[in-house]
Amino acid sequence: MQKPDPSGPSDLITLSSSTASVSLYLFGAHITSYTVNGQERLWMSSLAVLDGTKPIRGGVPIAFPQFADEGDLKLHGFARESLWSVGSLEPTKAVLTLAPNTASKDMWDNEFELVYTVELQDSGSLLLNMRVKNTSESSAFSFTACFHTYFLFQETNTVELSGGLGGKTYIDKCDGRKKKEQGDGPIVIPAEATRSGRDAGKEGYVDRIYTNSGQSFVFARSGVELYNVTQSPSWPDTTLYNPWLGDKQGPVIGPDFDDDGYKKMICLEPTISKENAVVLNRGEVWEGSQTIEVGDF
Ligand SMILES: O=P(O)(O)OC[C@H]1O[C@H](O)[C@H](O)[C@@H](O)[C@@H]1O
Repeated sequence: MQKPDPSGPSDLITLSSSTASVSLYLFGAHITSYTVNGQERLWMSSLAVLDGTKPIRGGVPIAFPQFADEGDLKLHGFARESLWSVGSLEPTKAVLTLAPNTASKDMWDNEFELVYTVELQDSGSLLLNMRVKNTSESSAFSFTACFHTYFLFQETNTVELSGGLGGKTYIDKCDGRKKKEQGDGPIVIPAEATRSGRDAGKEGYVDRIYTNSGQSFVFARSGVELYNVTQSPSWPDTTLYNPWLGDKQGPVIGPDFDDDGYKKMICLEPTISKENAVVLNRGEVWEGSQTIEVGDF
């Protein structure tokens, strides 16, 4: 492990196989890079703060025990701002763990154990898996969560997303959480952007929770596959997010988002929204994964 930023509080783990590599901070168990054949595949803001004073912008943030603002806790909960521990480390696989700490207890007083496994598979694809256990002697808890994966593209404009969101109902967070129906055709981000609600008067913004979504998704350009993404059925929902020009530098998104970042990223997030919050009784376990297989860039 190396310390990339001397002022930072956390170490960086690097995994590598013959074709792929991953960089992962203990701060937030946050993946900041995934390359295949030397090509980066995750978007990172050049303005991301890596010193542990705020969540890292880009890569794969983990939201737990609250997805977004869907509860009383801080946006996306505490997991992305906690220092995780190394459970085990192999050249192509890291297992990180998180148990209650002072900050988490202040926010959410429950007994839990998180185990996050990041693994480069033989094919070069990336497997992310989180396991949540209720370690309490007596009480149940409920949680919401997501892997907030920022996929990198040459140009968001030309990308078509098809698969598990087609024909599904979504909550449009840019339009007063109205429930809307997605058509069956591929989704092109700028064409879908909502020009009302929180970004009224600005260029488009996409922030949608597809409840009870499918599990397989393909990002393509002119019929050529760029990413093949799957999520386990234990994630009931999927979030689609691109702030476009909508207040990306305002109070909602913050100053750590590159000016042109929206042109290069789309978040496709396996999600447990509050509509489908998971309840774990004493000793029970929930487990969810996302797998990313890359094609052309
Ligand atoms: O700016 P962040 O705290 O990283 O959150 C970024 C975004 O995460 C999710 O995609 C939510 O649906 C959005 O409403 C939120 O704005």
